[in-house]
Amino acid sequence: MSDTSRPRAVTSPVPAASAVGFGPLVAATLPLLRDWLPRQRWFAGKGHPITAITPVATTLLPGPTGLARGTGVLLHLLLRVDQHNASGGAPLNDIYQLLLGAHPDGLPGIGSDTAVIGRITSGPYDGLVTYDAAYDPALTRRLLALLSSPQRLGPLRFSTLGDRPPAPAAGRVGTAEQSNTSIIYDAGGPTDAAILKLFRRVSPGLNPDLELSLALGRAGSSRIPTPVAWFEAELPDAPDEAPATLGLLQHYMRAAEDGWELALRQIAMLDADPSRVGHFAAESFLLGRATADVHLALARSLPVAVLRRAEIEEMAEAMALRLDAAVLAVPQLAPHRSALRQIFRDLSASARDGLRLRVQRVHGDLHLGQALRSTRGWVLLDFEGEPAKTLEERRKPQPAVRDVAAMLRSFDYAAAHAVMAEPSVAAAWAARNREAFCAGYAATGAPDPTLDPVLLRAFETDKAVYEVVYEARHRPDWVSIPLTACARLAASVTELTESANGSVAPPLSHPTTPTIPREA
Ligand SMILES: Nc1ncnc2c1ncn2[C@@H]1O[C@H](COP(=O)(O)OP(=O)(O)O)[C@@H](O)[C@H]1O
Ligand SMILES: O=P(O)(O)O[C@H]1O[C@H](CO)[C@@H](O[C@H]2O[C@H](CO)[C@@H](O)[C@H](O)[C@H]2O)[C@H](O)[C@H]1O
Repeated sequence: MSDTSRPRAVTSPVPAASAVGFGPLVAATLPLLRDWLPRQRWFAGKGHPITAITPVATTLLPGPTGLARGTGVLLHLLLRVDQHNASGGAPLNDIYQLLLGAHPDGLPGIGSDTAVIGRITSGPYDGLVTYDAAYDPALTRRLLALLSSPQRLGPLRFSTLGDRPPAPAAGRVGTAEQSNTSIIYDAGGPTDAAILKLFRRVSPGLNPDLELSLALGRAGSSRIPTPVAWFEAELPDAPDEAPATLGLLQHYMRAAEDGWELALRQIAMLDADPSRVGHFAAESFLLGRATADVHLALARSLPVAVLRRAEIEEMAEAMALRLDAAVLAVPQLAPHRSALRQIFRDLSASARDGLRLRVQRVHGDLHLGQALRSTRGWVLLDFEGEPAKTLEERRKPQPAVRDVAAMLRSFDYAAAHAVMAEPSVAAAWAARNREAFCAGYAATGAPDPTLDPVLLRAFETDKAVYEVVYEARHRPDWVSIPLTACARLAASVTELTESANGSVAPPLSHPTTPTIPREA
């Protein structure tokens, strides 16, 4: 069927793109974005009034751009969003990535209300509906096509790895709760299936998710999904800086399940059968081993250093400052402030007693949802680090124990999130899995994280404090989970400090090694 014989979906006359260009389309969309952006999970500036939205780069992604033919337009936008800082700090001016779709009929066949930005009501594009084109399979197919060979398109630069370009496919947005947006292309065979993570808040410089995936790929690690391609842009405001990473295409592990879902399923069975309390421990042991494998590969591939007394004291002080900022943001934390500060002082005291810390590149935001159990074992995802931190902070070498502590928090989260008839069974489940994870970690020859409980507890506290703020901002119903953890950590202070004053702090008890299943 020729284009002219297609049934026309157009109800209002729309101009030929060549006649007016897409500037007016973008300009007419900007006011609609003021309401729409703060409703997106990935928008980092929630709660701060938007003062301006300015396009910093607009690129038409090639394809059958035919508004009049009902095929839709796909624009790649980088938008600078200026915001008044409602907390009194410096104004915010972040850059966000948006795939802007426009269609006379809205978003046909896509069941996502949040994707619709709004209808334009004046000017040359009057009547068009604009939307987040990540949700439009026909349009995201164009982005995948661009990722199949190295090329440039305006400010966008596409790079590929390996010799097998992704097969053409329509995309769908993943359903996982996430800080960015992932588009899954899995209509073809399992080896072709790919997932494209579109980074939403972008800044100049290599995103650690891309950087570490490439480093681990080069190191031959099987602990990550194979990277396939990526794209980036030189930001016009920062011509001298490294390009901003915009998206990473990886092999999609279709049959894999994430650790959070697996853990919740296990916990759900405990009510009926509390004797299953140790059933997940073998998996946690393997997950500990996978985490250590990643750490060992990163330490071989990227720079490492050793922190001495002054630097460790500085690190402990930074933790205390983050705690103070968190207390201001979430006053329920205030009753625990002084005990939690003691935890960081204990770390400084260890530094004065001669503690030395090896630092290296780490995951930076490890939790059960970032681990996939595939037929070939556990793989880790999302090496982006904590979304609220600057790229520079996230790319700094850190003690590997930071990831261990974060995963220990995740076992606690899973246990606390599950509604259990008998909370002590959930607590026992968390304890068993935390211990098994550490045992698996140490079984690789990597340093046993339980041997320095002062260090581990400081990192766990730092993470729990971060989580209090994260939950208060994003999921207020969940804030009691990290708050309870902070209360527990605070309560442990006297006990551990007294014991440490006696001689050495008590190590966590080691599990009896669980039966280890085959990973692949
Ligand atoms: N390679 C992959 N294979 C299968 N599922 C994946 C893959 N990468 C990501 N996912 C799924 O997408 C979710 C979000 O990915 P993630 O990288 O954590 O995004 P974000 O940084 O936006 O939170 C993951 O929790 C996982 O369920
Ligand atoms: O996955 P992201 O990189 O976006 O990380 C952020 O969101 C996480 C939640 O999705 C959040 O993790 C917290 O909740 C998890 C359960 O949903 C839990 O397993 C983690 O232990 C807990 O920290 C993460 O902190 C945040 O940065």
